Amino acid sequence: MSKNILVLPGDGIGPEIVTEAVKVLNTVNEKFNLGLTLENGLVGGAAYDVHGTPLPEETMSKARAADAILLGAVGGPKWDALEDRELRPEKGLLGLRSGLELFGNLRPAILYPQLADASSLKPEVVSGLDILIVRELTGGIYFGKPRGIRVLENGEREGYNTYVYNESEIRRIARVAFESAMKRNKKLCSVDKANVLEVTVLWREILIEVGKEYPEVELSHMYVDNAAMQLVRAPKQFDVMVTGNMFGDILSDAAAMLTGSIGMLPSASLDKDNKGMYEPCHGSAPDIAGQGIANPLATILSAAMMLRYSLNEVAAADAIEAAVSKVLDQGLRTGDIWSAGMEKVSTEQMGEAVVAALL
Ligand SMILES: NC(=O)c1ccc[n+]([C@@H]2O[C@H](COP(=O)([O-])OP(=O)(O)OC[C@H]3O[C@@H](n4cnc5c(N)ncnc54)[C@H](O)[C@@H]3O)[C@@H](O)[C@H]2O)c1
Ligand SMILES: CC(C)[C@H](C(=O)O)[C@@H](O)C(=O)O
Ligand SMILES: [Mg+2]
Repeated sequence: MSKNILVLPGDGIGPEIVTEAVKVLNTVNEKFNLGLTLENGLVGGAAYDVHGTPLPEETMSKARAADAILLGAVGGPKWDALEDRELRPEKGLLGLRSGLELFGNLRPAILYPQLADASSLKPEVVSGLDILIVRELTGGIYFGKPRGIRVLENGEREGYNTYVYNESEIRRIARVAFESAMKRNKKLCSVDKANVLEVTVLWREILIEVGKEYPEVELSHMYVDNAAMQLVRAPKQFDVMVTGNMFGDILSDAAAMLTGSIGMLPSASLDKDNKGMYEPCHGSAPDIAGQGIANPLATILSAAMMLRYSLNEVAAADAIEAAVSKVLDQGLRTGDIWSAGMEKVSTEQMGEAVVAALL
């Protein structure tokens, strides 16, 4: 049966890295006879430029109909000055996440042993690192209402957002985290700010409650400030971490550097039935866009996650991950993961090397 993939390259380096991931997908499609059909769509600034909105209805309906979505990145200085905040590229991405109820965001931070030199930390602190950050993606302060910028009686402006989670939102992401922990090392650290924020007092209570259904999983709790510090001090103490939308955004970028580069961190954003959108954790990198030097591996590894989680094509996913490891063995490095003695390659050369490693 044919499976339909919606490809949304987006902005900045998005089209460059997605081009390489699509080559990889086409290669496994043929090699493993997967029956994938790829279709392109517009999101973010690219969609705004054509349709005047970052999330056209056409994209939303294609996304609803697709079996899975592969996205590059959105945003960039060209659209940062848009006065109507609802029209900014990032709103297109947030609209996809909330419209499709992709509440479960998996961000695995894995250090490939070949990249030990590229990590920000000493080899003995990071070698063998394999953490999964489970981030709640459709709630919290990103979506809480009321929000906005208002003018006070004294004429001063005030910006405000609302950090809110209800029990069912916490319970469903807690289940994703416990289920992930069950498949791994049965160790889960929930990150909150329960010493200050009531919303996370409730978060902690619900985590403990759901934890009773998973007695084999060792549940711990950590305040987010300490978690940020512990991630860069001794990251291997963690296995699965679960946290809310904003803390997860920040902690996953920090975890990315432990793996050598944000260009190495893939992600899956899943709904309750494991239908999902797959994208690198990084952004559109305007500072290097158009130069052909971005690292496409996070996007290629996101495509592998797509095959694993939404399409149930485990052999093809394994093959992509093995091919990535092989090109790193060959000493090929984009600039962000380059170290002395390695061969510096372009985005396209990296993508083609992964394709060659698959053949
Ligand atoms: N999922 C997304 O679409 C997403 C994620 C984060 C940021 N953004 C948007 O992207 C724009 C730029 O944001 P930013 O600069 O804060 O974050 P960014 O992740 O785009 O870039 C941060 C730094 O990492 C580097 N980098 C990122 N990806 C890389 C890759 N694949 N290879 C090599 N280097 C890479 C960039 O060159 C830059 O120096 C903003 O408009 C932001 O809103 C989008
Ligand atoms: C672009 C932005 C809305 C997004 C987020 O904050 O979730 C990004 O930083 C990410 O990590 O996917
Ligand atoms: Mg982010």
